[in-house]
Amino acid sequence: MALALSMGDPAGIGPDIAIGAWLQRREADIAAFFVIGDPAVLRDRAALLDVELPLIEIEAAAAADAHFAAALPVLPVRCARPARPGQPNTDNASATIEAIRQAVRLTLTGDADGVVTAPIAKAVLYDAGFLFPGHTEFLAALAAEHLRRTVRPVMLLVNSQLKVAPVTIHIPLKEVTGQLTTEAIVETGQIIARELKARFGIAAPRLAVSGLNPHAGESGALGDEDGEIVLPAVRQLRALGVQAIGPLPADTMFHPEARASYDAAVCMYHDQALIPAKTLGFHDGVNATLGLPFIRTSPDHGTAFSLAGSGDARPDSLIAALRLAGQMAAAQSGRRVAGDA
Ligand SMILES: NC(=O)c1ccc[n+]([C@@H]2O[C@H](COP(=O)([O-])OP(=O)(O)OC[C@H]3O[C@@H](n4cnc5c(N)ncnc54)[C@H](O)[C@@H]3O)[C@@H](O)[C@H]2O)c1
Ligand SMILES: N[C@H](C(=O)O)[C@H](O)COP(=O)(O)O
Repeated sequence: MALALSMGDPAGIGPDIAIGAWLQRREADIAAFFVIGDPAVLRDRAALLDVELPLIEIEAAAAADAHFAAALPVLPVRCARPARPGQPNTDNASATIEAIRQAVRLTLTGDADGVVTAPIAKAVLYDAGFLFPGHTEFLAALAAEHLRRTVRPVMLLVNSQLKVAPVTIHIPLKEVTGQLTTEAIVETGQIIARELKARFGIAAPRLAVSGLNPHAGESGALGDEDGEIVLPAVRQLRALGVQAIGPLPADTMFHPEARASYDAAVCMYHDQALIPAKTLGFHDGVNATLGLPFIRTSPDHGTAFSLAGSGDARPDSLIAALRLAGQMAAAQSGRRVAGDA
């Protein structure tokens, strides 16, 4: 079997890094993958980058593994318009979305090992009527359809220095206080603790939970949420058997000695979690969605339109995402896949 890689925005660096990852497949020791996307876009991008790319169009995911060593397998989802590097076109949004849908469908049917997504530009998809803030929420909706229940997705950023997840995800900062609840923190903490055990082999995960306000509220002088929302969540997590500490002041929980005291940090909003993650490990960073009935990883960067077709887009983060997805698939099935050291 192989991992399903959705092509992302065809005008972004998704095609560049997919080609780069395939070219480095041997030394990077990554599991086999196939791209779900437009073969013409990949051929054009390879020509622009001046690299020789053997590419094979496949009709079914099952064919990917056999071809991967010799050619980049592509399950075609064709764009409506030619993709121009750096110039996103909303007419191609439906192909971008369809590639994600197919990756999820094939993983849920057991035809692929997991979903790896190349970056999308959210605003381009919103212009085409996409109703979700990002992949994370779209994948949760697809999972909910499959499971017939609501699904809370957890956006875990992983690099060699840190694992960290925000409780609230893609929402405006002014809405964070209204949407942050004790229940959301507890559910997020439970999902992280469960999946650190199951997918990352951490037998007794230790979580560090941040506060919301400066200095975790300074005993209420700088905000009530730390004491009224976060502290009860930490207590509930402990009562549920999860090793959790907090609320911790967010500004002092990411230095090396602090990081050594926990396995994952739980933060209250997007930038509180993603700034330390992307600062400590941008090019080896992976965005993994937990809480889903399938594996999903992604590079931690975006579409970087100005780099598309330039040769300057590094495939490292995608390689890390493919490697982590391969390791998760191996942990799930008990078999060894490439990248599982
Ligand atoms: N997984 C995803 O789908 C995902 C993740 C983050 C951002 N985005 C989207 O991407 C778009 C652009 O976002 P942004 O500009 O904030 O972030 P970005 O990650 O695209 O770019 C940030 C900076 O990092 C550089 N960079 C990014 N990837 C690189 C790579 N592989 N090699 C070398 N340099 C790289 C860029 O040139 C830029 O200077 C937005 O629409 C955002 O929503 C998508
Ligand atoms: N918040 C993520 C980041 O900045 O890396 C990014 O927007 C990707 O999110 P999705 O995987 O939900 O598209």
